[in-house]
Amino acid sequence: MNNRLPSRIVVKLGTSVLTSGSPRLDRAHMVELVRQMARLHQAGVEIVLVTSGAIAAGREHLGFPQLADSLSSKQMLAAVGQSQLIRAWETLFNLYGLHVGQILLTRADLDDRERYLNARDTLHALLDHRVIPIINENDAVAIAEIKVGDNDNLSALAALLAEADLLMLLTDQQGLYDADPRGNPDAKLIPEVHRIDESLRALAGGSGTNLGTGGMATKLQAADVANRAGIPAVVASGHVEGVIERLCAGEALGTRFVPQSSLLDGRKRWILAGPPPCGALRLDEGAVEALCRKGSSLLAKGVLAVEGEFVRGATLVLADRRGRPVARGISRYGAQEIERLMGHHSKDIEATLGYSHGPALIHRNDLVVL
Ligand SMILES: Nc1ncnc2c1ncn2[C@@H]1O[C@H](COP(=O)(O)OP(=O)(O)O)[C@@H](O)[C@H]1O
Ligand SMILES: N[C@@H](CCC(=O)OP(=O)(O)O)C(=O)O
Repeated sequence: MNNRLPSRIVVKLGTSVLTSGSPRLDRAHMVELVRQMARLHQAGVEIVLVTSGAIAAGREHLGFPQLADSLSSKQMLAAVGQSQLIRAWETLFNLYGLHVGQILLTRADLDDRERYLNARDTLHALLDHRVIPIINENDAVAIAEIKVGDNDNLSALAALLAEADLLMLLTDQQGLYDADPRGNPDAKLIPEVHRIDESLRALAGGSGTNLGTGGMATKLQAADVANRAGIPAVVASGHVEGVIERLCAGEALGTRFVPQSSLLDGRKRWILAGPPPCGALRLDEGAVEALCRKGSSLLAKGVLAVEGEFVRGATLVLADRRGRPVARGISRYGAQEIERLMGHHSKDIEATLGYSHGPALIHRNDLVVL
């Protein structure tokens, strides 16, 4: 156990924790979670709460109506439930003399760098004023195309926005098991993960209930995003006594995901958190080596193939010859331009296109190695 408390944490509470498996918000348990967060806050830990449960709270508040399984029903429930949910949190945090501020986000708020910076400023202003930011997806207006889609991924993005030093994903299981414990009573808990790869992803299934979204699969994605930005993550049970405080104290509970890289700077964090990739480039061994080992920019010489239609400024996945992603970056050239430049030396750009946006297709400041 280490005794140094983290300075800023993101706590994500799944519907499974907030309802304790029932169809209603478990307010008694919410008080207990708030008590822990208030004590940590008192000890100097800044807290960002990512809360699920709006849809469940909406169902409860309207007396469990029979509704079509449609987007508009869910949006209606989220609109009703979100105000119930924030009211419940506000009442509970107020008991400890703490104020809360609500931030409802969608993917679109993070894709655009300007909007991303605005959201980041609001979050930091709340923290500076010792207010607890409470984040959820803006389900009442968001449609699939502009949604993050699940609060696990949303909480990882919140951890990047907040520059947190720990992400806690609290759920109804003790952590990540080597099989879904719902159908596999012999499944074993994995206490620590140093690398999130395909074999690990294969262990993580979807949600075991119709209230949760994404199950363990989206928790792994979230841990992966946080770790790539250099932020440790942990998946643990939200029902273990004192779990938030114990995790902050470094106790070995649940599954810890240990980052391999150090904290990324702001622009690189946005590249990870922000726009989904619009295309991909396949690179030869020399280019992969230059990007991953030497921290170089990507030059046209090392590009083997262009995938997708994209314009200058698009986020791209950079993959090796076999298609394995090695980096992500923002392109200074569009797909059609790269088609013409690939394989050529940088000094030929001007002669080939008649203009140049610089010698690198992707500058190293716009590149995150995965
Ligand atoms: N390998 C695994 N280890 C642990 N839980 C798993 C695994 N695969 C799938 N799950 C399921 O993920 C569920 C938790 O995710 P979810 O239902 O989305 O909860 P939450 O509301 O907390 O986000 C668990 O109840 C479990 O059934
Ligand atoms: N935004 C939704 C929750 C989405 C979600 O990811 O739920 P969960 O898997 O329970 O964390 C809501 O408030 O109901």
